[in-house]
Amino acid sequence: MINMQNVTFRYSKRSPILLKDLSLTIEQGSSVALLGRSGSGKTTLSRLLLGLIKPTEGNIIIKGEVATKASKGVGQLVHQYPESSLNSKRSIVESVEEPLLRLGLSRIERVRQVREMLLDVGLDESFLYRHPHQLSGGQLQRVCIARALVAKPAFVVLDEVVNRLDVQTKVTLLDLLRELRHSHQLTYLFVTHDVTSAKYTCDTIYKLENGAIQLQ
Ligand SMILES: Nc1ncnc2c1ncn2[C@@H]1O[C@H](COP(=O)(O)OP(=O)(O)OP(=O)(O)O)[C@@H](O)[C@H]1O
Repeated sequence: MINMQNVTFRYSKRSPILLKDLSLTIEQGSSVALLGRSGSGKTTLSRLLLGLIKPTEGNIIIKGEVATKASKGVGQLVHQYPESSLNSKRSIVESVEEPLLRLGLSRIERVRQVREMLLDVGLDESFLYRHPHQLSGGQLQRVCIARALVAKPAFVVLDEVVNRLDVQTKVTLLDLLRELRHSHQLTYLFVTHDVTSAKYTCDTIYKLENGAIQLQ
Protein backbone atom coordinates (compact mmCIF):
# COMPACT_ATOMS: atom_id res chain seq x y z
CA MET A 1 0.00 0.00 0.00
CA ILE A 2 2.56 2.63 1.14
CA ASN A 3 6.15 2.02 0.25
CA MET A 4 8.96 4.47 1.06
CA GLN A 5 12.12 3.47 -0.75
CA ASN A 6 15.45 4.93 0.41
CA VAL A 7 13.98 8.37 1.02
CA THR A 8 16.32 11.21 1.91
CA PHE A 9 14.92 14.67 2.54
CA ARG A 10 16.20 18.19 3.21
CA TYR A 11 14.17 21.38 2.84
CA SER A 12 16.87 23.14 0.82
CA LYS A 13 20.52 22.73 -0.17
CA ARG A 14 21.50 24.86 2.80
CA SER A 15 19.38 23.07 5.39
CA PRO A 16 20.50 19.86 7.13
CA ILE A 17 19.41 16.41 5.98
CA LEU A 18 16.28 15.66 8.01
CA LEU A 19 15.49 12.13 6.81
CA LYS A 20 18.31 9.80 5.76
CA ASP A 21 17.79 6.86 3.43
CA LEU A 22 14.47 5.84 5.02
CA SER A 23 12.62 2.75 3.90
CA LEU A 24 9.22 1.88 5.30
CA THR A 25 6.26 -0.24 4.20
CA ILE A 26 2.75 0.25 5.53
CA GLU A 27 0.36 -2.55 4.58
CA GLN A 28 -3.30 -1.95 3.79
CA GLY A 29 -5.45 -2.08 6.93
CA SER A 30 -2.55 -1.56 9.32
CA SER A 31 -2.22 1.05 12.02
CA VAL A 32 1.25 2.46 12.41
CA ALA A 33 2.41 4.92 15.05
CA LEU A 34 5.26 7.33 14.46
CA LEU A 35 6.93 8.58 17.62
CA GLY A 36 9.74 11.08 17.83
CA ARG A 37 10.77 14.17 19.69
CA SER A 38 9.73 17.62 18.54
CA GLY A 39 11.61 18.59 15.39
CA SER A 40 12.60 15.01 14.50
CA GLY A 41 10.71 15.26 11.19
CA LYS A 42 7.38 13.49 11.85
CA THR A 43 5.26 16.14 10.12
CA THR A 44 7.75 16.29 7.26
CA LEU A 45 7.47 12.53 6.77
CA SER A 46 3.66 12.82 6.82
CA ARG A 47 3.75 15.59 4.20
CA LEU A 48 5.95 13.39 2.00
CA LEU A 49 3.42 10.55 2.23
CA LEU A 50 0.59 12.94 1.39
CA GLY A 51 2.48 14.05 -1.74
CA LEU A 52 2.66 17.65 -0.50
CA ILE A 53 6.46 17.71 -0.77
CA LYS A 54 8.87 15.58 -2.83
CA PRO A 55 11.76 13.47 -1.52
CA THR A 56 15.22 14.86 -2.23
CA GLU A 57 16.21 11.30 -3.11
CA GLY A 58 14.30 8.04 -3.25
CA ASN A 59 10.69 7.23 -4.00
CA ILE A 60 7.36 7.04 -2.26
CA ILE A 61 4.94 4.61 -3.89
CA ILE A 62 1.30 4.67 -2.83
CA LYS A 63 -0.92 1.96 -4.25
CA GLY A 64 1.63 1.30 -6.98
CA GLU A 65 2.04 4.96 -8.00
CA VAL A 66 4.62 7.61 -7.14
CA ALA A 67 3.18 10.06 -4.59
CA THR A 68 2.87 13.55 -6.08
CA LYS A 69 0.73 16.61 -5.52
CA ALA A 70 -1.65 15.13 -8.09
CA SER A 71 -2.15 12.17 -5.75
CA LYS A 72 -3.53 14.60 -3.18
CA GLY A 73 -6.69 13.01 -1.88
CA VAL A 74 -5.25 9.49 -1.96
CA GLY A 75 -4.21 10.21 1.60
CA GLN A 76 -6.00 12.55 3.99
CA LEU A 77 -4.67 14.49 6.94
CA VAL A 78 -6.23 15.19 10.33
CA HIS A 79 -4.15 17.45 12.55
CA GLN A 80 -4.26 18.70 16.11
CA TYR A 81 -6.05 22.01 15.49
CA PRO A 82 -9.59 21.17 14.26
CA GLU A 83 -10.69 24.81 14.70
CA SER A 84 -8.16 25.98 12.13
CA SER A 85 -8.90 23.25 9.61
CA LEU A 86 -12.64 23.97 9.56
CA ASN A 87 -14.06 27.13 8.01
CA SER A 88 -15.99 28.90 10.79
CA LYS A 89 -18.53 30.26 8.28
CA ARG A 90 -19.43 26.86 6.90
CA SER A 91 -21.91 24.43 8.42
CA ILE A 92 -20.62 20.99 9.39
CA VAL A 93 -22.30 19.39 6.35
CA GLU A 94 -20.56 21.88 4.03
CA SER A 95 -17.16 21.11 5.55
CA VAL A 96 -17.54 17.35 5.60
CA GLU A 97 -18.85 17.13 2.02
CA GLU A 98 -15.77 18.96 0.65
CA PRO A 99 -13.81 15.81 -0.44
CA LEU A 100 -16.99 14.53 -2.18
CA LEU A 101 -17.34 17.60 -4.41
CA ARG A 102 -14.84 16.31 -7.00
CA LEU A 103 -16.72 13.01 -7.32
CA GLY A 104 -19.65 14.48 -9.24
CA LEU A 105 -22.32 13.28 -6.79
CA SER A 106 -25.70 14.96 -6.44
CA ARG A 107 -26.27 17.22 -3.43
CA ILE A 108 -28.77 14.71 -2.00
CA GLU A 109 -26.25 11.89 -2.26
CA ARG A 110 -23.48 14.00 -0.71
CA VAL A 111 -25.68 14.88 2.26
CA ARG A 112 -26.67 11.22 2.63
CA GLN A 113 -23.01 10.17 2.73
CA VAL A 114 -22.10 12.97 5.15
CA ARG A 115 -24.99 12.02 7.46
CA GLU A 116 -23.84 8.39 7.47
CA MET A 117 -20.20 9.32 8.05
CA LEU A 118 -21.11 11.64 10.92
CA LEU A 119 -23.10 8.81 12.53
CA ASP A 120 -20.02 6.56 12.19
CA VAL A 121 -17.98 9.06 14.20
CA GLY A 122 -20.72 9.36 16.82
CA LEU A 123 -22.40 12.61 15.74
CA ASP A 124 -26.13 12.50 15.02
CA GLU A 125 -28.19 14.50 12.49
CA SER A 126 -28.48 17.49 14.78
CA PHE A 127 -24.85 18.35 13.97
CA LEU A 128 -25.35 18.68 10.20
CA TYR A 129 -26.31 22.34 10.11
CA ARG A 130 -24.38 23.56 13.15
CA HIS A 131 -21.27 25.71 12.84
CA PRO A 132 -17.84 24.95 14.37
CA HIS A 133 -18.25 27.40 17.30
CA GLN A 134 -21.26 25.36 18.46
CA LEU A 135 -19.17 22.20 18.99
CA SER A 136 -16.70 21.04 21.66
CA GLY A 137 -13.04 20.31 20.85
CA GLY A 138 -13.67 16.54 20.83
CA GLN A 139 -16.71 16.94 18.57
CA LEU A 140 -14.72 19.16 16.18
CA GLN A 141 -12.03 16.52 15.98
CA ARG A 142 -14.72 13.93 15.10
CA VAL A 143 -15.93 16.24 12.32
CA CYS A 144 -12.37 16.43 10.95
CA ILE A 145 -12.07 12.65 11.07
CA ALA A 146 -15.43 12.36 9.25
CA ARG A 147 -14.24 14.77 6.57
CA ALA A 148 -10.99 12.84 6.13
CA LEU A 149 -12.80 9.50 5.74
CA VAL A 150 -15.93 10.45 3.81
CA ALA A 151 -14.39 9.96 0.34
CA LYS A 152 -12.75 6.66 1.39
CA PRO A 153 -9.07 7.63 1.10
CA ALA A 154 -6.37 4.97 0.75
CA PHE A 155 -4.84 6.08 4.06
CA VAL A 156 -5.09 8.74 6.75
CA VAL A 157 -2.38 10.61 8.62
CA LEU A 158 -3.51 11.47 12.15
CA ASP A 159 -1.06 14.12 13.31
CA GLU A 160 -1.22 14.61 17.12
CA VAL A 161 -5.03 14.36 16.97
CA VAL A 162 -5.57 13.76 20.70
CA ASN A 163 -2.90 16.14 21.90
CA ARG A 164 -5.09 18.90 23.23
CA LEU A 165 -8.01 16.86 24.55
CA ASP A 166 -8.77 16.02 28.20
CA VAL A 167 -8.15 12.41 29.28
CA GLN A 168 -11.78 11.22 28.97
CA THR A 169 -12.31 12.78 25.51
CA LYS A 170 -8.94 11.42 24.42
CA VAL A 171 -9.85 7.85 25.42
CA THR A 172 -13.22 7.99 23.61
CA LEU A 173 -11.55 9.34 20.48
CA LEU A 174 -8.87 6.63 20.59
CA ASP A 175 -11.66 4.02 20.98
CA LEU A 176 -13.40 5.55 17.97
CA LEU A 177 -10.21 5.22 15.88
CA ARG A 178 -9.94 1.56 16.85
CA GLU A 179 -13.58 1.00 15.83
CA LEU A 180 -13.21 2.89 12.53
CA ARG A 181 -10.15 0.91 11.71
CA HIS A 182 -12.25 -2.24 11.57
CA SER A 183 -15.53 -0.80 10.23
CA HIS A 184 -13.82 1.23 7.45
CA GLN A 185 -10.74 -1.02 6.93
CA LEU A 186 -8.64 2.04 7.66
CA THR A 187 -4.94 2.30 7.07
CA TYR A 188 -3.46 5.02 9.25
CA LEU A 189 -0.27 6.64 10.38
CA PHE A 190 -0.72 7.94 13.91
CA VAL A 191 1.83 10.66 14.63
CA THR A 192 2.31 11.31 18.33
CA HIS A 193 4.62 12.05 21.25
CA ASP A 194 2.51 9.82 23.48
CA VAL A 195 3.68 6.19 23.74
CA THR A 196 0.53 5.09 25.62
CA SER A 197 -1.85 6.35 22.90
CA ALA A 198 0.41 4.79 20.26
CA LYS A 199 0.31 1.38 21.98
CA TYR A 200 -3.46 1.62 22.46
CA THR A 201 -4.31 2.41 18.83
CA CYS A 202 -1.56 0.89 16.71
CA ASP A 203 -0.15 -2.53 15.83
CA THR A 204 3.26 -1.26 14.87
CA ILE A 205 5.27 1.54 16.45
CA TYR A 206 8.22 3.29 14.85
CA LYS A 207 10.45 5.96 16.29
CA LEU A 208 12.03 8.67 14.18
CA GLU A 209 15.40 9.75 15.55
CA ASN A 210 18.39 11.46 13.93
CA GLY A 211 16.83 11.04 10.50
CA ALA A 212 16.39 7.28 10.85
CA ILE A 213 13.35 5.19 11.65
CA GLN A 214 13.40 2.28 14.08
CA LEU A 215 10.85 -0.34 15.01
CA GLN A 216 10.00 -0.10 18.73
N1 LIG B 1 9.04 24.47 5.34
C1 LIG B 1 10.17 24.28 6.04
N2 LIG B 1 11.33 24.82 5.63
C2 LIG B 1 12.46 24.60 6.29
N3 LIG B 1 12.56 23.85 7.42
C3 LIG B 1 11.45 23.30 7.88
C4 LIG B 1 10.18 23.48 7.23
N4 LIG B 1 9.24 22.80 7.92
C5 LIG B 1 9.87 22.23 8.98
N5 LIG B 1 11.19 22.53 8.96
C6 LIG B 1 12.22 22.06 9.91
O1 LIG B 1 12.29 20.65 9.82
C7 LIG B 1 12.49 20.07 11.12
C8 LIG B 1 11.43 19.01 11.36
O2 LIG B 1 10.15 19.63 11.44
P1 LIG B 1 8.83 18.76 11.59
O3 LIG B 1 7.70 19.73 11.68
O4 LIG B 1 8.78 17.73 10.54
O5 LIG B 1 9.09 18.04 13.01
P2 LIG B 1 8.10 17.27 13.98
O6 LIG B 1 8.79 16.03 14.41
O7 LIG B 1 6.78 17.10 13.31
O8 LIG B 1 7.96 18.27 15.19
P3 LIG B 1 6.74 18.54 16.22
O9 LIG B 1 6.58 17.27 17.00
O10 LIG B 1 7.23 19.67 17.06
O11 LIG B 1 5.54 18.88 15.39
C9 LIG B 1 12.47 21.21 12.12
O12 LIG B 1 13.79 21.54 12.44
C10 LIG B 1 11.81 22.34 11.35
O13 LIG B 1 12.28 23.60 11.76
